[in-house]
Amino acid sequence: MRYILALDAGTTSVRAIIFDHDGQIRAIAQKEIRQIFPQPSWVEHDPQEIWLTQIAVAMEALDRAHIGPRDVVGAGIANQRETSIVWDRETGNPVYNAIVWQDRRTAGMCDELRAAGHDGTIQKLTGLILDPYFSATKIAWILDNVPDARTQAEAGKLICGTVETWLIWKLTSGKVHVTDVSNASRTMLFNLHTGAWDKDLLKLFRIPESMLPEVRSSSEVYGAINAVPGLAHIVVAGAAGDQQAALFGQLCVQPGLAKNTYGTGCFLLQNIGAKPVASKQRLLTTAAWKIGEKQEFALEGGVFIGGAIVQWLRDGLQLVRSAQEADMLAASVPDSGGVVLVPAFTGLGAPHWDPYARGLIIGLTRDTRAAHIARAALEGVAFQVADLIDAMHADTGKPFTELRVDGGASRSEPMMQFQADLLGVPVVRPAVVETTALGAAYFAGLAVGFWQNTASIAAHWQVKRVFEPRMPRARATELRGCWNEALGRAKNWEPKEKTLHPKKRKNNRYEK
Ligand SMILES: Nc1ncnc2c1ncn2[C@@H]1O[C@H](COP(=O)(O)OP(=O)(O)O)[C@@H](O)[C@H]1O
Ligand SMILES: O=P(O)(O)OC[C@H](O)CO
Repeated sequence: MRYILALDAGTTSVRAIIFDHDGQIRAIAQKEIRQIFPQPSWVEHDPQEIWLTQIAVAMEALDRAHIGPRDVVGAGIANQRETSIVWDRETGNPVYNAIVWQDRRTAGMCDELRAAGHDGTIQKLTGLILDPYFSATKIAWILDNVPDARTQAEAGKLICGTVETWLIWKLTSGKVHVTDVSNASRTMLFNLHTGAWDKDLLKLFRIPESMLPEVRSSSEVYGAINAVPGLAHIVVAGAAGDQQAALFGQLCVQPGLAKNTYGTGCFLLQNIGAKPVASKQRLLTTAAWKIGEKQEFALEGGVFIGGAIVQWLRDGLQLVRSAQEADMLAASVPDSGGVVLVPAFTGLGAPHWDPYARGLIIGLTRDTRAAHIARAALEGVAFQVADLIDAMHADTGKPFTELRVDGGASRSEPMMQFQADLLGVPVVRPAVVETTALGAAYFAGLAVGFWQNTASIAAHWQVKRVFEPRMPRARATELRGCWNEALGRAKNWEPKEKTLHPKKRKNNRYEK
């Protein structure tokens, strides 16, 4: 029997999963990684910790499956996207922590770019909305703020990448510096129409092209692992951003098919086929994947706090000890008792795009108990997803008849039921909710001939649970009205001055 190893480097945790030929999980190992918050609204990870934890869980997964590296025909990587790392080409040492996608420190830089009128061009070229979320301003921040970094980068001594690039580079002992189209399309440096790094954007963000990885397809052999004896010779043959990987793992391979992943954040993606059609609703157009010469695109809406709100109930508020306990607490009351929680802890993503919004709990009374807050937290995630669904519906003109879901927080029964109630359509959870890893496994397996084509894996997708809507539509409309009220109050909260770029010059340096 042969297997595929999937490495899923998520925001909250890294996982390694062994899949068999039927797309079933044979073994899984997982470990949370440290979230570093050096300042309010800054979020960092330690790149060395990501690397060491990732290989530790990979070895553990092999152990648990009682197999060795020779039983593995290929490895695929799915990763948290946009999170940016800059490191020394020679020593391999990062010059700064990974700046995580949720980080808002470059909001001021984005304001300067917007004031200078660059947002329209950026959207046209990249399919993205100008926001601190994407890699470009994060890389620029490192070059501007780490002593000597810009000089070193301009001398060709520093390179950069998102998390899959970092992991492939480490796994191959610094021999392979690549990314795939789906990850490249999240940097704000990649031209969706030419399929290459865009020289004008590189100039605008002042990022030397020599730092960037080579852009490859999502399903091909990039190199063999030689840095870890326990994984030696396994070929790395697939890579994609975790959300695009989940779209593939859910077999949304025809235009019109969509999924929503409830991980740290929530990401709704719909396959739009071979053309990068622009959104009219402030959604993103993104590369879905490239297999062989076939490039496909997706429309995407993402919210920054999804399952992370449950982590905050656990670690921040210390209201519960686990995600399961949060679900039980939330399910112990029939509703939130009028409490609304807007999880804008790191601003708001699509379709609002407000980096200055902050979290809010409103509607508290003397009767409010912890259970109401827990419930409002779960509901806040579902409200954000409902806003995304509306925006996507308005963009494509096609209503959703069901919603395919996956990701860690899709295990939450109260959240999924409330989601179905709000949307008025069934929420469908497949047997494998680790679809991110499954997608990465498929990309690798297709590259090495473990699976012949997409048709040969289509039969793997199986429904496990369907949440049917139970709430009267009038009640759902009323609740969404309350949500919109609360949302309005959370917007534009953080004073702009606080997030301005530390080296902000008197004159806007992005002036045309
Ligand atoms: N039963 C559950 N109910 C609600 N949230 C959950 C549950 N299990 C996990 N989560 C949340 O899901 C997130 C982890 O999902 P995962 O798909 O592993 O995310 P990531 O890929 O971003 O690391 C965490 O934020 C966690 O709080
Ligand atoms: O870590 P996740 O699964 O929430 O995914 C993060 C996204 O890739 C950010 O764009």
